[in-house]
Amino acid sequence: MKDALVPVLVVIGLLLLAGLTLFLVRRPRRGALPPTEQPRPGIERGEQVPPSVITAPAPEKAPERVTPTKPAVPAPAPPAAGETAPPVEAPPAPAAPEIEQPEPTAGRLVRLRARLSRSQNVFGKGLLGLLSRDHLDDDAWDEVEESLISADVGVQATTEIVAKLRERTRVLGTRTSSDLRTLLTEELTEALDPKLDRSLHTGVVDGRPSVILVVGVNGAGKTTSCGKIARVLVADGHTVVLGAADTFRAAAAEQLATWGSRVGAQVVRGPEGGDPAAVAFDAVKKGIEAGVDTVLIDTAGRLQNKVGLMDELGKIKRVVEKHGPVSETLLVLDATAGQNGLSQARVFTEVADVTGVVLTKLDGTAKGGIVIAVQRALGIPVKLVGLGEGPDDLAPFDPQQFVAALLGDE
Ligand SMILES: Nc1nc2c(ncn2[C@@H]2O[C@H](COP(=O)(O)OP(=O)(O)OP(=O)(O)O)[C@@H](O)[C@H]2O)c(=O)[nH]1
Repeated sequence: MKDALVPVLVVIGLLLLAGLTLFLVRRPRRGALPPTEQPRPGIERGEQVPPSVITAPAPEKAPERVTPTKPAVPAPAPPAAGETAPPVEAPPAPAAPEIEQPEPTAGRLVRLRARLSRSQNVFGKGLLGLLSRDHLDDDAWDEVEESLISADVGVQATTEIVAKLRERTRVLGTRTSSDLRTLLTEELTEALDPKLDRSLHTGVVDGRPSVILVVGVNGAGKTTSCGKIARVLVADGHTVVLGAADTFRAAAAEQLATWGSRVGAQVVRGPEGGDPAAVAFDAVKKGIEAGVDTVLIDTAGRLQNKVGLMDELGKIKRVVEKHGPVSETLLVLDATAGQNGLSQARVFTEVADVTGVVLTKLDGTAKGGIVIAVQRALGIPVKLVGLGEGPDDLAPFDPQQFVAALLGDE
């Protein structure tokens, strides 16, 4: 009887052991989470997916007692009920852009005078060298003339300048280098018509902000100049709203938004390809609401043909003038474009009432005389000059400072 009980007890013992093992293996550990169902391709969309395409769920953290063949991937899991969540580190909030306060613009041209080094070679070294020759015969004067024309001064202005220089050097007789510098300074300054009004028409007029339209051919540096003019205005104590009415080029609005954010100027933009006049209108509206003193509007002004340009700029002007008159239209010109730039410029002056010129890229040319040619050809003052790609490389134009910079140091 006793012998008969032994196998029965062994069987019962084995069954108990097996049961206990099963219980321990299947029991979830305290704190462990149920495995997260991984999305399987096709299944969520109710498609029939061949078994080979169904990806296996990602390996869950296995119970410690089960030795995994591969190291388990520790998945970040929310804590189980009752557990305190570890402090979550919030991503750092994007730092508010630092508002820059550019230096007032007085003396910028003097600070940037070295940027005219290429033109200085022609005017300072070249012309002064020619004029200091002992005998100024016809050949020497021809050379003076050629130098001025090659510096883009223009034929008419060159003829006048040379005629005056000839007369004055003859009267002067013997010439010291300082006499010659004075002579040349006076004649070049005179050719730049120092009496012209070069101030920007800014500030509140009849309770509304002034409106400045910025026009010009693509690539002349129009959008960049708009951004720099905003800085010039802020630097000199004005408050500005920018209108990105160049809806033709998406990047232009983006560019302007960046310029604006750096000096705390709001930028009004529209959808790409949208109506530029609508953006211009909204910009002025925003300027009135925000109580700023100047609204600066960048336009696309693409020069496909004169009629198209006239239509676009005309519409912008008409729509903006529902708020009040446009105070100023600035034409942006590339100094390196020479005579070709001048004929493009004429088209703009014919379709828009241009009141001032912004001459960019003077740092990139030896032909600083273009300033004289532009003013003469268009009859419009150069108000600002671009002397580099830096944000504050745009200077109010001053004929005396400019000529002094052209002639270089004594
Ligand atoms: N060296 C130099 N580069 C300048 C100056 N002004 C503008 N630029 C550069 O000229 C290039 C063209 O400038 P943009 O402002 O994009 O020209 P844009 O006329 O607005 O062109 P669109 O928006 O296509 O009409 C940029 O690389 C500017 O940095 C300047 O005074 N000197």
